[in-house]
Amino acid sequence: MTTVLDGKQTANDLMIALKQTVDELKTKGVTPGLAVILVGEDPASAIYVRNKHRRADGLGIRSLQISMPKTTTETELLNKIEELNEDPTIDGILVQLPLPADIDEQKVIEAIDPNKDVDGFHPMNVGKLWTNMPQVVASTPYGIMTLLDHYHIDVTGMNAVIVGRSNIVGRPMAALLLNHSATVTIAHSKTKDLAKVCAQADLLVVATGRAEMITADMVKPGAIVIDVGMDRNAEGKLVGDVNYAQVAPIASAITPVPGGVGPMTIASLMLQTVELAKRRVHADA
Ligand SMILES: Nc1nc(=O)c2c([nH]1)NC[C@@H]1CN(c3ccc(C(=O)N[C@@H](CCC(=O)O)C(=O)O)cc3)C=[N+]21
Repeated sequence: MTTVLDGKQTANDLMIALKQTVDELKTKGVTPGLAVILVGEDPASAIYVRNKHRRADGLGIRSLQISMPKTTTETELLNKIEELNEDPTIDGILVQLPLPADIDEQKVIEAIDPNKDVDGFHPMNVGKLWTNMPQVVASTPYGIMTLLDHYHIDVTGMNAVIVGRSNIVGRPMAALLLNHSATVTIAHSKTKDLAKVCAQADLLVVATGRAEMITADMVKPGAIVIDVGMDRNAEGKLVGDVNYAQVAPIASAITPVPGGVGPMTIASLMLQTVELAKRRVHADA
């Protein structure tokens, strides 16, 4: 029998507990504050940002949505970040990616105070993760680890294969799995004989953005399969990077799309915003 790793339900469970933490913080005079900056009007980004605000509202986290026009200059964006860096009521700052092409993403990421970098994209937080002293960790990989933990899946000694080497998913996922004592391979678009590499995996994490590219022949029977994809197939339906119909029957556990990794990403963002806000209590004590 295949276990469906239900990210939606798991996220809901985690948020019930987190609501209590937020309530307690409030009695100590701290309301966690999250600022989400959206530049331009990418429709997919707008949906994600709306989901984040809905979650924050449900928890009693103060969420500031800052929508800037697509004509925003790099300097204007950097000034906004500086303002939020200095705002003591803001614990977490997230700049929704991708940014318009004429804005230097790396420069923007590095402008965020690393102590407010709730995405964990700042080089300081990346370095801390890779030295196994994590502070804030990219939400998607963090959410995946939390989901595995929720289902009592211990990755120690597992052969983990990640397909995709992005800064926001593949690389931080590799670091987290390594920190948890998995044997880690990062495969990508230039990997030779990808099917063979994937078929070695006890744990397969796929983040390529290529609809349904992982087929049954690429998966070892009994493997755990994590699908980070949010793609549209030929019929315009939301699908993952994994061909679910083919792969689910042979996997021991698999995440659905939607309802798998996506809700866990948002839950992680909320968890880490609250963690950052806790430091304000200690600072004031
Ligand atoms: N600075 C930054 N931080 C991010 O964390 C970030 C980002 N930029 N850019 C884009 C990606 C993507 N992302 C998702 C979040 C939630 C869902 C999500 O909630 N998905 C739901 C449903 C979505 C739907 O129905 O369309 C699900 O999978 O069940 C998906 C994707 C965060 N990202």
